[in-house]
Amino acid sequence: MFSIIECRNITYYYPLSRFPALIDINIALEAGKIYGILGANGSGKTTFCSLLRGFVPAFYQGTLTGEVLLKNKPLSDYGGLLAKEIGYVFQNPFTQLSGVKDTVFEEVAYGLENIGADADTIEPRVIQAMEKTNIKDLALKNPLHLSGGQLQRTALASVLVQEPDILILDEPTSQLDPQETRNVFDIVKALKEQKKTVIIAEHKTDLIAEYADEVLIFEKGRLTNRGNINHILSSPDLIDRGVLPPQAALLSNKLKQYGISFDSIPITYDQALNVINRLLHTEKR
Ligand SMILES: Nc1ncnc2c1ncn2[C@@H]1O[C@H](COP(=O)(O)OP(=O)(O)OP(=O)(O)O)[C@@H](O)[C@H]1O
Repeated sequence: MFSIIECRNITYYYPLSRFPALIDINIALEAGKIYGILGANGSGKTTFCSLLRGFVPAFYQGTLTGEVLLKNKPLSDYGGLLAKEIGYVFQNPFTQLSGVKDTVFEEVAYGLENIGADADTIEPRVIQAMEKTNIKDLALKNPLHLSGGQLQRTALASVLVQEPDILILDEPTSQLDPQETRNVFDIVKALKEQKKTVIIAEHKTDLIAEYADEVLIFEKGRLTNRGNINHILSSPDLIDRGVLPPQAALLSNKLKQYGISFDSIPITYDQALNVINRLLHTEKR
């Protein structure tokens, strides 16, 4: 196992806060996996994402103990080069706008210019990122005139274009319709095929169940659970911990109460179909 990013003994207080937003976080994330970050509002998902990207404490200030290592080196050693290694899509896509570009095309190209990409490669890379995120028809629009969903897709394109090894996406689909939401998750899946590491904070547990390799559950600043996604997402107590269980698990746990037994509780639509098929076949025999 190759740990690409690791948190050691992290506790963090925002400035003037009496309560820590992150408490005693120890975790090593492996390269090439998709991690789903789940938890109730205010549980620490965004703070954890900001920590991994170095915004905590560099931008937010506050008091941090412990350390974050990226490829075995402290995050602070990377300085401005961190943007090349880790792409970050903010929960509020407006935050992502440079504020200095007049068109969506220029906005997507901006990050590439900043990391000193070869001028000949900029245009094809921007076009490719815009195609993936379905924003090609917005190329000449002013970024300030976009809808929330268009802005969110532009923010994602500006990060994808830089092709970082790690992508952190903080609720990247909060303003997207179902089809665009699915498209974002398909992009995430394709990134995994390219051996990228994706860390995605989301409330849409059904999609996390389908696409993630592992989940991390946050509760009041603590990382209370990580690991096998089927095991964690099928747990009946998930809802008490601020996470809506996947529909398949909700239904199956209910059926269990009526005496229907399962070898394992399904967490995705396909797993549920398989279970129902098996149950029907057993019934017929
Ligand atoms: N800039 C800030 N200054 C002070 N406290 C903050 C700041 N940002 C977040 N917090 C506090 O830190 C805790 C964790 O917040 P965080 O935004 O990480 O939660 P979250 O799990 O991402 O929530 P949500 O699902 O609502 O996005 C909360 O108690 C919140 O009030």
